[in-house]
Amino acid sequence: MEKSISALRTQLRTEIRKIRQNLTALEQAQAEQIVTQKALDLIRKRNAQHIALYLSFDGEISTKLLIEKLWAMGKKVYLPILHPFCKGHLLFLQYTKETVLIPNKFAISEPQLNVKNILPLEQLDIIFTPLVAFDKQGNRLGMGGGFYDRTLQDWQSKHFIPVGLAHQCQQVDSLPTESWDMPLFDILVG
Ligand SMILES: Nc1nc2c(c(=O)[nH]1)N(C=O)[C@@H](CNc1ccc(C(=O)N[C@@H](CCC(=O)O)C(=O)O)cc1)CN2
Ligand SMILES: Nc1ncnc2c1ncn2[C@@H]1O[C@H](COP(=O)(O)OP(=O)(O)OP(=O)(O)O)[C@@H](O)[C@H]1O
Repeated sequence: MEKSISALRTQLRTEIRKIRQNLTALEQAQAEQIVTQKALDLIRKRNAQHIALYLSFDGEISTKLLIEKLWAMGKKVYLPILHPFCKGHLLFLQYTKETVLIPNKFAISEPQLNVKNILPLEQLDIIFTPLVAFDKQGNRLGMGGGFYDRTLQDWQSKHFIPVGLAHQCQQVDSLPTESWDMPLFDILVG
């Protein structure tokens, strides 16, 4: 019998996560340089001020350099936190040099919840998303929690654009998609 879409997605996640974790420090650093430049070009072109990023883990392309540059440019940076009671949803909180970070249940650092620091989704200009795999059509496969799927639902009718950041090794010919998957505006590859 053919494998279900869900089983194919799980298998692909496991395979690509392993490849991504095995990238060398040099490969990681080179990819970060390239993606940072591409992201800065896009931010300039769209005159974006409010930019959502993420703190990398599991071999994800690092966002450290980009965040430092955005701070230096006076741009506002936001990070996702797991919603405290709305399961499967994210909130975006401002991230500054002073922000206290605490590990969430996946051991990913996130800003401590403080309602004063929440930015409504409508006020973000660009949401840079992590991803596990992507294809040429702009489809995105994430870690499997559906967090970004929910956040990006119907993004075409909203102000922000979702842009994936990825290593070349995360590209596949064609992702097995589900009805709720939202193709991204663009994917910057390092
Ligand atoms: N850097 C980063 N931050 C992010 C995401 C991401 O993909 N990358 N997310 C994007 O959505 C959200 C977190 N989603 C995640 C979903 C699953 C696992 C994970 O490690 N799952 C384990 C099982 C963990 C468990 O249940 O204990 C696994 O699959 O091995 C991690 C993060 C929000 N923040
Ligand atoms: N827009 C949505 N509304 C309700 N449920 C959703 C939505 N999107 C995804 N889900 C649910 O979330 C679960 C995980 O989805 P999926 O496997 O596509 O996650 P993912 O894209 O890999 O993860 P993430 O977006 O967190 O990186 C699915 O079982 C699905 O039922």
